[in-house]
Amino acid sequence: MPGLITPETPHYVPAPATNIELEYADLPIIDLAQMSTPAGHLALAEKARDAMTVHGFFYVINHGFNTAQTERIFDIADIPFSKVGDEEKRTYVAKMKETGSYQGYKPRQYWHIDGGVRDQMENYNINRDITKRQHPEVLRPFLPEIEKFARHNHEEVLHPILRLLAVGMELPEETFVNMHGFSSVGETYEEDEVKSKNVWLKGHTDFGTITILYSQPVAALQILTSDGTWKWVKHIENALVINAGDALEFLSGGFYRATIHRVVQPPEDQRSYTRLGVFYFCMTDDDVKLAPLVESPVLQRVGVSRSFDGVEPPTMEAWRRGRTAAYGQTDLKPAEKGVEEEIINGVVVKHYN
Ligand SMILES: O=C(O)CCC(=O)C(=O)O
Ligand SMILES: [Fe+2]
Repeated sequence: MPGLITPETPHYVPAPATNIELEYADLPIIDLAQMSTPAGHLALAEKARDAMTVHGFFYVINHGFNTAQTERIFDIADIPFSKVGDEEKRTYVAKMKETGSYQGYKPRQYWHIDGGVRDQMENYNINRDITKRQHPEVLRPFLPEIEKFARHNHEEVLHPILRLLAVGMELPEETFVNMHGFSSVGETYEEDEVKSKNVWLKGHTDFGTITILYSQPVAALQILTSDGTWKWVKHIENALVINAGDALEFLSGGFYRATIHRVVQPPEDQRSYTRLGVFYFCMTDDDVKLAPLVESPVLQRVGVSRSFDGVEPPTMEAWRRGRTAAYGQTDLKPAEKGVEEEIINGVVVKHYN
């Protein structure tokens, strides 16, 4: 009942679905409601394991937020862009390059995409500890809801997924959960993002463990499939799009894939709309060393395929700071055709055009 919701905020109306036929990736759906029985739990763990080893992406449904709650989150997510003036925005700009930390606004054109072209995305990032920074005045009445939202993502979405993925490696169920404390020192954050015009994000991996993306209707996200082709990610109403990042790939010795994805221009009929995104980017606690969990019987059977040969594995803190500060700033070196490289903590990070 919208009348009972305080504080009130205008309703964000998302773009209509596209009518253009696109080639979509065939991603599995993990129904968290099935976790309530032991048999369901085991079946889901197998499904999540296969999804993360084959695609690096899956959907989650029955995540505990109904459509109205999710719509409310998008309404709140729009506030930092539509209700805050340019001058106030400038006082909350994130200092990624200087600090390697990502809190506050990332203005449009902060990142260099390619050949002198800069990005057209505006982001607002909030640490899961909402008290770490001041927020624009109009957002302050919503902070209790934002904090609840962070906790919901952490405990009702991230932790169940991490339990499934630990079981998938035959590790104790709490192995990954224990590395992702809500109150630990670290930088899991919620991001609201608006994109417009046509310069988006080139192929990349996310650098944390798990990314939770609230599905929205403007088609633009594509993943690089194992056959080398780009496929679109289809919007599913009130579903979450989940993907693995570098840190999970490192911890799992390459068993779970940090799949390369990019954001391209939407189909013709959606190009005049802005695209509002809501994300929860998850990382381990800062002090976790991103070395393969070689005690996993699965890893002992299949072998470690991704490790830091000859280089000391970085901590989550070192990895996130290195990648946050470098993103869109450094001069990339052309490697193979269509791929550029940079070195972070002694590890090659590839960017795909
Ligand atoms: O906007 C999207 O759909 C994905 C964005 C993304 O990949 C990112 O922010 O890391
Ligand atoms: Fe991403």
